[in-house]
Amino acid sequence: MTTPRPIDEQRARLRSTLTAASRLLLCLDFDGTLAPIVDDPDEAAPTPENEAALATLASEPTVSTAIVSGRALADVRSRIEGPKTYAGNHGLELARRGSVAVHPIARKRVSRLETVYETLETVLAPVPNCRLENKRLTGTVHVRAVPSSARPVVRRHTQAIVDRLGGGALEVSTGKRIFEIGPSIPWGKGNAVALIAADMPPETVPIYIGDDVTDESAFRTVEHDGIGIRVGGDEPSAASCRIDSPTEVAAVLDWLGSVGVDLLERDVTRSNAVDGSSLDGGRL
Ligand SMILES: O=P(O)(O)OC[C@H]1O[C@H](O[C@H]2O[C@H](CO)[C@@H](O)[C@H](O)[C@H]2O)[C@H](O)[C@@H](O)[C@@H]1O
Repeated sequence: MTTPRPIDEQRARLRSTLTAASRLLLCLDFDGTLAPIVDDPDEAAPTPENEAALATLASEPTVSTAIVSGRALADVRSRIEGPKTYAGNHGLELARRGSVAVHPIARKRVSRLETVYETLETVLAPVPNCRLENKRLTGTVHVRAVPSSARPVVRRHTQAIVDRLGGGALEVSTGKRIFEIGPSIPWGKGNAVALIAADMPPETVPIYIGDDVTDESAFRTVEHDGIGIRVGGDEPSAASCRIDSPTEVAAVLDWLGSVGVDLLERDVTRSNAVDGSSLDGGRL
């Protein structure tokens, strides 16, 4: 983990990475990246700018796009259109090449998770504004609108119930004002991104943009050959670049759709002769 650098400081590397490739795989997180964070998870929606810029990129022949979300697959698919590939439930379900794959161990643990979920519904019912999101393969306890004094209680109850009923097969992790309950298996967004990248032709550069802790494994996956872009502050991250907000995501997508796709078309042998100053074509 290092301190991600503002993307404007990394533009020469971004340009040379794209120039050395012939295709781009662009993977995007949803909440906090394409969609600003809001109190009610049902109300989350991509900004119109992000939606339009993603649609443009998704229509580019040299670009493959994918959404990689903690939401259930069907849910995130209903919120943003364009990409051919979607991963839901932090990579436990993956829609690509016309079919949907579900992690087999996660599938086996659905009934145990359902028991935990039903118990939590009862136990947490008295907590003001606490809400549960049933994503079948995982579940989310939302505490964003819960009074801050009550959040530790929610956390304790959640952990205790998962310990008691999960039988070691389930675990609790944290996200932005949420507690996530899922199967205790070493699988996450990074594994899903690796599978998606394996479908790509040679000379494809991966870029991943995300904002939360579960995006870190995806940053680790892409940073081998490509670039991770974290949406947020300068906290340590496996991503090498950062931008401040979903508003800036649109600027990155616009740049990739204009300057970026042109760079992909440059002959690799010319890339060594290219310097950043001769490639200005927009902010970044
Ligand atoms: O991987 P993501 O696509 O970023 O999904 C992560 C979680 O996002 C959602 O929760 C977050 O966004 C909500 C709406 O802005 C916000 O109210 C909540 O506090 C955030 O944690 C989603 O509801 C979860 O299921 C996802 O796991």
